[in-house]
Amino acid sequence: MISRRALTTSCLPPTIRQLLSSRTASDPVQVNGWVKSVRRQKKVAFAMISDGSSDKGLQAVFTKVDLAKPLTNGCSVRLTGKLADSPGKGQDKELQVDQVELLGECDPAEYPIQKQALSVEHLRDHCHLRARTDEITAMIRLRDLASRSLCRYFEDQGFCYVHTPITTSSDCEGAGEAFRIAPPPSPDLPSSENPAEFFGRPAYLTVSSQLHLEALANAISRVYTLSPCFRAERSQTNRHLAEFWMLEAEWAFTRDIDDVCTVLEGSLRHVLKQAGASGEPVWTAGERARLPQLQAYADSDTAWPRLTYAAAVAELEAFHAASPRTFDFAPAWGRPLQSEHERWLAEHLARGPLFVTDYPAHLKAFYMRQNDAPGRDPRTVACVDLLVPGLGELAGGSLREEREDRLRGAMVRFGLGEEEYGWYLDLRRYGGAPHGGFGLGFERLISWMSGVENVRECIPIPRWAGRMLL
Ligand SMILES: NC(=O)C[C@H](N)C(=O)O
Repeated sequence: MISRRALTTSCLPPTIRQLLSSRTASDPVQVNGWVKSVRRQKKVAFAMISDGSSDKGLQAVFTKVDLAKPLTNGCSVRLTGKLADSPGKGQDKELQVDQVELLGECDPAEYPIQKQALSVEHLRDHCHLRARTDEITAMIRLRDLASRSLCRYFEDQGFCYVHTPITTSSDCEGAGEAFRIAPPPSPDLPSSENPAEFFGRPAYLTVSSQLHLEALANAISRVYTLSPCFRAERSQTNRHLAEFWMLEAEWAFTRDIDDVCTVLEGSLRHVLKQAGASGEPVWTAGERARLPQLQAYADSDTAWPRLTYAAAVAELEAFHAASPRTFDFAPAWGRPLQSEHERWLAEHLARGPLFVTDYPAHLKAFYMRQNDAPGRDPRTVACVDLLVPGLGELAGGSLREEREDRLRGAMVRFGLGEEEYGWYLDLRRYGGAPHGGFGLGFERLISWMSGVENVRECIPIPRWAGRMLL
């Protein structure tokens, strides 16, 4: 006989955030969390309890001082008591504790997350525990909010959220940064028969979902994904990770690079607005100070400025001629924009986000559409980089070359074989529509919004050259 029981829709106790937003009730409540600090006086003890759901945590008050005895920084507890209006400064409510259950002990002498300010390096060395700090908690919640609001924007624009493979046979950006995947040798086969390639051909971790998204956009019209990408980037900068997340959107029936700018700008304005207006605990006190600036970018009633690469280089050259000591690298047409140039353009020229379009083809990837309409410089491609103050490049996109003959020509110039990219040519051969899209570095977005300079602090568990702790 099977037994049936009443349907329960939720079995989870309320989080601290949920408790704090409820009216003060006289019924006893239970609070689960980790102890952030304990202060003991003669007749009363206080503990800050956090479960990561609210920026402040909850102050627990123990009038029976002995109840607080087992509490140490870092231990996990379940406290039962009454939620009451707090006479203390900086909090509306407090928990008057009647009962304490120690769930997990924590030796305060060994606990690496001490109350005093901890160095970034120390926290990187303990990245399995650093989510217990207010800064990392806020960042993780900002990632959550930013992903939800990006998804919302694309849903509203008629895009379909798709899932693309992480393993791939191609290096989309052609920068030689794709990690190769090596299968373990099969114990059942003699080594001479062990296939070197698990998939029957060389396989890599994806550097970008773009090429796969193009296949889907040429059937579903508007697609996007938010997924991890991997690049064997060896330089140690504050803008690069070996494993990072990218929001990539791709859509068909678009012919103008201005459309790519407009969709990208729309999605970012939406995220900035949502994050600025949200009461969610996604900002530390310092980060909140940035909100008026972010809000101004989101609310400005003119579109973010757009400038061609040629015009941007002319501006840089003029500035470089007048103040030759500002840049380490002299700007010139045909040379890549260095990050110092990108920042100058956004910070001094535009004083805000700036789209730079139409770069020389030789500086960009093989798939970008050649600018060969009358009046356009045929040495350039229809592409865009979005530059923002404090960071430089935040996103990049392009129209994709949909004309088979031009694409073949580009593949020859870039040394890409038809065997590998035959399927990509098929997308053009069989009703290929004009299309384009962009990729937005998700950690860079978080860095830009929060003002946290290094992207290593913009992802919960970072990986970079020489570092993978867990
Ligand atoms: N989807 C994109 O356009 C992003 C581009 N493939 C990049 O990695 O920069």
